[in-house]
This record gives sequence, structure tokens and C-alpha cells, in this order.
Amino acid sequence: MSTAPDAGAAGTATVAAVSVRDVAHVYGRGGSAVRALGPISLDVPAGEFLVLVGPSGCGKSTLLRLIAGFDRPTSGAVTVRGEVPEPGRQSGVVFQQPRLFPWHTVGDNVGLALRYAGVPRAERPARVAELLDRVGLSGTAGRRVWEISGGQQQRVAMARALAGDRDLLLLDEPFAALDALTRERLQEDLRRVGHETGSTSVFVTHSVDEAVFLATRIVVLSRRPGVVTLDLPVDLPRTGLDPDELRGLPEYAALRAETGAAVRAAA
Ligand SMILES: Nc1ncnc2c1ncn2[C@@H]1O[C@H](COP(=O)(O)OP(=O)(O)OP(=O)(O)O)[C@@H](O)[C@H]1O
Repeated sequence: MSTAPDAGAAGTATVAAVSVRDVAHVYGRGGSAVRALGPISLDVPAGEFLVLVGPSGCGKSTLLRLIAGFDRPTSGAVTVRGEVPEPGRQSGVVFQQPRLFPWHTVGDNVGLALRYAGVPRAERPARVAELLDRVGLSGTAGRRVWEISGGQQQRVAMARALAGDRDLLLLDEPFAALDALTRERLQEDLRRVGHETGSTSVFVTHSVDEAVFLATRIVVLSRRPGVVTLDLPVDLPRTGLDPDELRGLPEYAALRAETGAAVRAAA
């Protein structure tokens, strides 16, 4: 299936990394049916870091699951680079809990994802090292998952999601269970990884600050069934400022205020 092409920056036609067209999703049937989402339409261009914010139960995870291909929408169409998404094919997913194999090593957890992605065995050790390096875990390939901290486990989950050159990352409140300091470190590293790799990300959070810090675009959803109530480009510098300087910018405060007001209005 193909999507309607958008006009690219240079005027050439490009296919959006993610296209959500008139999508609505209902769980169950009849009297017990739950209208979870939509109708909603969104295009996510390649390289964008889209953050979805909205009240609890508004359908954020549902939208992410549809983009991952875990579910098909009740109506409308979701495509990833013009294809109907299949789990694990076009995107890597990071959940709130890292969901690793605890009895395996860090390297084996990432290596397994490479194996599923069809990377030849001989190439895997170097690719594992490269991926661990990218998420700030150099030299940990031989450690057991139960020996490392929760924050490090979430870094392994990120490395696993990046394996196999899938350039779409879907993250569902990945840092919500971490302490504040670890959460900030991971946010900083994810921001850097997104910028360095040019990967496309869709990230779900309840935190307005996390949204402004990470996003190149913020979308706020209404209460269930979630529809878009704010679609805000975020044009903060991606390099050259440390996190405290970034958070100190007047533009940062303005984006926080605008997003926070939209989230409160939606709740
Ligand atoms: N498998 C399911 N069967 C029935 N209802 C479901 C199912 N999954 C989700 N729902 C309902 O659909 C609605 C949207 O759920 P979803 O998890 O997408 O919301 P969310 O915005 O991610 O919530 P939260 O921020 O609390 O994680 C909720 O009312 C939820 O209870």
C-alpha cells in the first residue's frame, strides 16, 4: 500500500516515514466497545522526533501500537515508509520496562535482535559493540542483565531497538520508572542519538518537560478518544548547549508553558 506523497523541502515528492490517515481505533464490540483513538491524521517526516503527550487513557499507546504494527486500526490507514507496518520490521520499540532476557549477557540481548534482523553471525560482535557504544554502554557486552542498573537496562533496550538499521524508534514512556537523575541522563543521550543518527522517533510521555527537551515536534492529544489538540514545532538548538543552558532559554520556557496549558486543557 502506498501513501499520498508530500512535497519535500526541495519540492520533490517524499514518502513520510510514518503516515497516519483518518485513523480511529475501537477495542471490543457492542456495549463493551471502547473508542480509544481518533479520528486522527499525522505525517511524521524522516528525522523528526515527535513526542505525544496527553491525559491518561487518551490513546497514546494505542497509536504507538498501530505504528509498530501490533494492531491494525479499526478504520483509516497507518503506513511506515509506504508499507503496512509489521512488528519488528520497520521499527524498534522501547517500553517502560526494558523486557530483556535477564539470564543472557548484555551483548547477547542486542545480538539476538541483530540475528532476528538477519545480520550475519560474523558481523554481529562488531555491530553489538557499535550499538552499545552509541547508547553509552561501551565495554558492557559480557555483563549479565541482572548485574546492571535499571537505567543501564533501559539503554540496552534502546540499543536493541536500534539494531538492524531500523531507523524508526517507538518509545512508550521508556524513562517513567527511572529515578530523576538517571532519567535526565537518558534523555540527554537519546537527544544526542536522535541528532547523530538522523533516526525518526515517536515518543510517548506524560512529562511536559521531557517533551520539550526531546522533541522536534510536540503533539498533544485530547481525552479519549484522542484527537490532536496541539501540533507544535520545536525549534530549539540540537547542539552547542548543555542541558541546563537549553532549559534556561526563554524559548524553552515558552514551549513548556504552551504545551503545559494544552495538556491541562485536554485533561
Ligand atoms: N486491549 C484493550 N482492550 C480494551 N480496552 C483497551 C485495550 N487497550 C487499551 N484500552 C483502552 O483504550 C484507551 C486508550 O488506552 P491507551 O493505553 O492507548 O492510552 P494511553 O494514553 O497510552 O494511557 P496512559 O497514558 O495511561 O498509558 C483506555 O481507555 C484503555 O483502557
